[in-house]
Amino acid sequence: MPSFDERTFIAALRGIANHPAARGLGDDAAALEFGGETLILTHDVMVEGVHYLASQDMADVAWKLVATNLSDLAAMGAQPMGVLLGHMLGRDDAAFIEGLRQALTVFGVALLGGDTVGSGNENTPRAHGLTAIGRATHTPAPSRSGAQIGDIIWLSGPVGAAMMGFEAVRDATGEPSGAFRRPVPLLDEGRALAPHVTAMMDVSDGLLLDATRLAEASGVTLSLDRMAVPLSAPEARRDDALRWGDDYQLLVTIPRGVEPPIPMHAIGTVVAASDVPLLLDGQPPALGTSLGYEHGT
Ligand SMILES: Nc1ncnc2c1ncn2[C@@H]1O[C@H](COP(=O)(O)OP(=O)(O)OP(=O)(O)O)[C@@H](O)[C@H]1O
Ligand SMILES: Cc1ncc(C[n+]2csc(CCOP(=O)(O)O)c2C)c(N)n1
Ligand SMILES: [Mg+2]
Repeated sequence: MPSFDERTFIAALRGIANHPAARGLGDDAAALEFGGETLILTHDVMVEGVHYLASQDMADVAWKLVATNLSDLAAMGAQPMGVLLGHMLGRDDAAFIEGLRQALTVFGVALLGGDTVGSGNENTPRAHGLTAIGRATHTPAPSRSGAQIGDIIWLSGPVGAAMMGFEAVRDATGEPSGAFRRPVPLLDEGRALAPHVTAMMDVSDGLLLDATRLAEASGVTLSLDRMAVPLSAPEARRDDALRWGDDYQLLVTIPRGVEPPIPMHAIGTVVAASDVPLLLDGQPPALGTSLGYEHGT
C-alpha cells in the first residue's frame, strides 16, 4: 500500500499550492490569468491495470487520455487549445498514435509537445500523462465551490454506461463498450452551462463521491433523489452506477427557477450544511461504504 491515499496526498499538497490560479487544488483545473485571458490547465494520468485493461486497444487508451483531460476543461467552460503528452513506450505505439490523432482531430486540439521514455522493464505497468490547455470562455471560470442553498442540482446525462462497457470489455461479451473505451468530453455543454451555474464539475470518480466533493468545496450539503438520477445500466445496478465513475457527465448547481440552457436532469437540491455533505433520499449514505473511486484506498 502507498504511504498516503489520494485524498491525504492532495490535502498535503494544498499547503504548497498557494498561487491563486491553483484554486486551492479544489477544482477540475487551474485557472491562470494571462494576457487578459484565463488559461485553463489540467493534467491527468492513466495507468495500465488501473484505468485500462492490458488487453485493450491502445488507440482507445490514447483517445480516453485526451477525452478525460478535455472533460476537465469542459467542467471549467473552457475551449481546448492544445495538449502535451507524457508517453511511456510499449506495445502498439502506432495504434496509440492513431488514437491520439483521431481524438485531437475530432476535438480540434493541437499536439504541442511532451516527453517520451522507456519503461526500463517490460513488466512495469505503463503510465500515460497528458496536460491539456484551454482558454476560459466565461470568467470567472466556474468552480466547485459556488453552490448556494436552494440551488437545483442538475446532471447532464446518465451514469452507468462506462461501468457496463468496462464489464463488457473485461468479460469479452461483445456488449456495447464505447462509453468506457471512448468517452466524449462535454465541451459544448460545459461552455453553454458556464455562465449559468453556481458550481460545476465533471463526474469522473462516481456521482456520489464527486457530489460529496462539490458539497465540501461549497460548504453545503447536496441532497440527491436516488431515483431521479438517469441510468444507463440495468435498474438492479443503480447503486453501483452511482459509484463507479468514468461517465464524464457534468454535475452543476443552478439557482432555483433558472432553466439550464441545454437539456439536463434535475437530481436534487442544495441544502444547508449538516454533519454530512451528501444525503441520498434524505439519508446519509451508509457509513463505511465507498462512494466512488479513490486511488490508494
Ligand atoms: N499530484 C498532484 N499535484 C498537484 N495537484 C494535484 C495532484 N493531484 C491532484 N491534484 C489537484 O487536486 C485536485 C483534485 O484532483 P482530482 O484528480 O480529484 O481532480 P480531477 O482531475 O477533476 O479528477 P480526475 O483525476 O478523476 O479527472 C485538482 O485540482 C488537481 O489539479
Ligand atoms: C481496468 C479498469 N478498472 C477500473 C476502472 C474504473 N476506474 C479506474 S480509475 C477511475 C476514476 C477516474 O480515474 P482518475 O480519478 O484517476 O481520473 C475509474 C472509474 C477502469 N477505468 N479501468
Ligand atoms: Mg474532473
